[in-house]
Amino acid sequence: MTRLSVNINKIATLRNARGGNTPNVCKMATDCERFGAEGITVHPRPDERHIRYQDVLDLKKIVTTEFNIEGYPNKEFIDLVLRVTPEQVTLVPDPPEALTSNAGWDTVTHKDFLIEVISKFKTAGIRTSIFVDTNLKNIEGAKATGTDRIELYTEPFATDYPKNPEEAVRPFAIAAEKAHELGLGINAGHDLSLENLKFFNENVPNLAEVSIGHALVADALYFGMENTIQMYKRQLK
Ligand SMILES: CC(=O)[C@@H](O)[C@H](O)COP(=O)(O)O
Ligand SMILES: NCC(=O)COP(=O)(O)O
Repeated sequence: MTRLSVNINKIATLRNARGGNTPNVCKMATDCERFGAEGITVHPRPDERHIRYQDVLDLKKIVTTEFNIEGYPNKEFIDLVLRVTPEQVTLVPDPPEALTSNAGWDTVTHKDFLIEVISKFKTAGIRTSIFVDTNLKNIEGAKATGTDRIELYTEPFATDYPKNPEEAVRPFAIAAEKAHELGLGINAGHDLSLENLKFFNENVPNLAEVSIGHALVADALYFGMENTIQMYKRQLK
């Protein structure tokens, strides 16, 4: 069964809007786990617009499921991840000013950089994943970096799904087959939702984990966090 990691960035966005500690990011992480989340994902950005570096240190003390830290591997990020030693780090090629993640790595051009960074994390015993699109050159390139897993960047799937679900998912199924054949684990995320998740999961082979934040937190406004997590998990059965 595909595991659900809940991305709590948007909980921190809400907290930061008032400068206090409501909602409490650590309490929410613990509650998400209690409600069935199999992992907690955060994506600290250089401007700390949502998750702050201190949140990551605090979360390390209380997360009991898989802790997944995503981000661009600049020096501050690398130092933070090596200090925290989460179960998984996901490398994303976002420039600092990016509104949100909007591309996967060009694993051919950035091969040497990725090899160097990934080896640091693996030496520290941290599982590595890199954010990639479905271009098979980037999947093969990912293998050459030594990463344990890839995370498929699913925004193009989410955009195209309402027009033609089969067409939207095809490149992801092919990319996942290739990754599996190469011995890479497969995660996926970005803009997955209650609308598109079941179809994605049923059509993409060997999916280990999805990380979902924006749509899940928005759904929780209507259904409550406990119900929402259970609803997402049902899509993954
Ligand atoms: C890598 C990925 O797709 C997500 O982590 C996404 O970057 C969420 O980040 P924001 O919450 O800042 O949009
Ligand atoms: N890795 C993707 C993620 O953590 C959440 O992305 P989104 O659901 O907020 O688009």
